[in-house]
Amino acid sequence: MSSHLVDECAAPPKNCFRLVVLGTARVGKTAIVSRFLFNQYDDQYTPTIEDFHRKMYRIRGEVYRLDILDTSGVHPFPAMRRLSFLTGDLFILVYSVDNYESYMEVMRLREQILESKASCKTRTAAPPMIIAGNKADRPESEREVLYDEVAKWVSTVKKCAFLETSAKKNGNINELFQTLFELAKLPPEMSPSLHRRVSIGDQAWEAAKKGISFYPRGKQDDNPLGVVSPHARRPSLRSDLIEAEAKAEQEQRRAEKPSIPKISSALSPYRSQYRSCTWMSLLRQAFQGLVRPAGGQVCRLQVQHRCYNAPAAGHVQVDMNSDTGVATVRLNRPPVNSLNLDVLTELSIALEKLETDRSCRAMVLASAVPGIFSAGLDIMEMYKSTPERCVAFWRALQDAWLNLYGSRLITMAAIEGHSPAGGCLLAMSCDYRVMADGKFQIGLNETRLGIVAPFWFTDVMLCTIGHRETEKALQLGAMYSAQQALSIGLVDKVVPADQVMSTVQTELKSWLQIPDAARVITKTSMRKQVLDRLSSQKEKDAQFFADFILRESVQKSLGAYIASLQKRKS
Ligand SMILES: CCCCC/C=C/C(=O)SCCNC(=O)CCNC(=O)[C@H](O)C(C)(C)COP(=O)(O)OP(=O)(O)OC[C@H]1O[C@@H](n2cnc3c(N)ncnc32)[C@H](O)[C@@H]1OP(=O)(O)O
Repeated sequence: MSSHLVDECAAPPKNCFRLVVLGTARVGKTAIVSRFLFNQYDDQYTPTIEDFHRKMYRIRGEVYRLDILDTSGVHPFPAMRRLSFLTGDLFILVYSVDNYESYMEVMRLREQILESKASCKTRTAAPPMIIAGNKADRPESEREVLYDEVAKWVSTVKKCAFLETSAKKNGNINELFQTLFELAKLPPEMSPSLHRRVSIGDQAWEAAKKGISFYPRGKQDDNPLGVVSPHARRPSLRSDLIEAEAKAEQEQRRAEKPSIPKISSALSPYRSQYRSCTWMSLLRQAFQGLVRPAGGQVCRLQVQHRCYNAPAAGHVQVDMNSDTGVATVRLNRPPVNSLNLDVLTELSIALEKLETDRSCRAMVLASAVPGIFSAGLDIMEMYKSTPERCVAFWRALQDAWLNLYGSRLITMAAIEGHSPAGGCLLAMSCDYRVMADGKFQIGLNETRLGIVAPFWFTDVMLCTIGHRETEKALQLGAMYSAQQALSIGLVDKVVPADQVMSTVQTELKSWLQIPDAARVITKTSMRKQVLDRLSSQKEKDAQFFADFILRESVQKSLGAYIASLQKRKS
C-alpha cells in the first residue's frame, strides 16, 4: 500500500509534530525508535545518516502526525544537524550508561538546541526534551554514568525529563515516550501502550480515516489508532523551513507579539505573486515546476537524491547530470548573491548531499544571477545583529566552507561576475577557477570595510597565490580585474563571459580522467592542515567573530560602508 493513503488523511498543522532523536554514535538511537514504532530490536549496528519516519494517529476523532528524525551520531553533516535543531518540536537526547563522553555530548546538545532556537529570534522557549540513559541493561561494572548525577542535572533544567532505558530489553521505552508526550502536552494516547497499532489497509484505519465507525453498533468507535507510514519521505529543506516558519508564526501569535521576523526569506520571491495560495499548495506547485518566482525566472528543481527525495528550489539550485556525474550548484539570491544564514545553510546541505552521492564526481559552483558570482557575506548579518545570531551565522559559514574546501569532489568555480570577499573565498576554495573577462572584480577586500579577514580566509589565499601577493592583497583589500587575477594566479583561466561554462566543462574533462581515489588522497593531503586549523577551533573562531564584529568601532565602519554602497548606487 502506498503512503499517500496515510497522507490523504492529513493532520491539521496544529496536530503535526517533529520529534528529533539525537546523541553520539552507538548509543541506541535507532534501536529506541525501532522499539517505539515496530516493537523490534536489531542487534546489528548500522550507522545512521538520517532516517525519517512518520506515524499517523486518530485520537478522539482528530488526526495527529508525528514525524521522527533519527539523526546521525557522527557529525559529518553539521548543517543537517542544525536544521534538525531548528525544526524539532520535541527532542530525545540519548546517551549510553557505559559511556561518559556520550552523556557529555547530551549536555552539549541541549545547549546547542537552545542556542539554535534563540538564533531564530521567534522560538525562544525551551522545547520539551527527555534524556534517555540507554543500555541500562549493561552490568553495573561497565557503568560510567551514575543515575543520580543525571537526575540532579536534569532537575535544574527547564522542560526536561530523564529516564534510563533499555531498547534491547524494552525497558522504559513506553514510559520514555509517554513522559515526553506529557511534557509536550501531546495526547497521552500517542504512547505505544495507549493506542492500537494498525497498518495501512487495516479496516479500522480505513474507517477511522473516513471518520466512520468500524466497530459494531453500540460499541465505542473512538479507540485511539496509530499507523506507521510505510514509505514516509523526508520533507525537503524548503518544506522544513516553511513548516518551521509557520510554527514560529503560530508561536508568535500565541505570544501576541506584533511583528513576525522570518526564519527564512527563502520563499519571498513566490510570496508576492501568489498571495492567495496556501503555503503547501504553493510548495507543491513549485516542486512541479509550475511556479515562477516574481523575478520571472523559472525555478529549477533539484534532482532526486538517495537520502532525500523532495526537490529544493531556492537560494541554492542544484542540477545533477547523472550521465557525467557532474553537479552544477548555482547561488541564487538576487540582487548580488550575498551570503546570509539561509544561503549558507542551503549551500552546506547541498554540498553534504552531493558528498554522500556516490554517483557525483564533480561540482561546478556558479551563479544564477547575471553579472555576479557572489558579493560575499551579507553585510546585514553583521550589522546591528545579536551575539547569538552572529555565532549561528558564522557557524553556517564555517560549515559551508569546510564542506567546500574539504570536498572529495572535483570543484570548479565558474566566475561569471563580481566576486568580492566571501565570494572570493568560495571561488578560491574550488580546485579550479575560470573567470569572465571584462569589468568584473575579485579579491578579499575586507580591510576596506574596516574588518579583518579571518585566519582561514588568509590560509586559503596563501595556498592560492603565495605569501607576498597575499600580504599585499589583504592589507590593501585589493580587488583585481580578471586579467590581474590571472597574472597573480588567483584564477586559472580568463575567457569571454559567454564562454565561462563551456571552458569549465572542457577543463573538467581532463580532471575526470584521473582516478578518483588517487586524486582525492592527493587533494586531502594538500588541504588537511588548513582544514584542521579551523576544525580544531571552530567555537573559539565563532565567538571571536561575534565579539569582533559587534564592537562599536567595527559597527561604525560597517555602517559607513553600507552608506557608501547606497550612495554609490544613487
Ligand atoms: C572578522 C570579520 C570577518 C568578516 C569577513 C567578511 C567577508 C565578507 O564577505 S564582507 C562582504 C564584502 N562584500 C563587499 O564589500 C561587496 C559590496 N558590494 C559591491 O561592491 C557591489 O554591490 C557589487 C560589486 C558586488 C555589485 O555591484 P552592483 O551590481 O552595482 O550592485 P549594487 O552595488 O547596486 O548592490 C545591489 C544591492 O545589494 C546590496 N549589497 C551589495 N553587496 C552586499 C553585501 N555583501 N551584503 C548585503 N547587501 C549587499 C547593495 O547595498 C544594494 O542594496 P540596495 O541599495 O538596497 O539595492
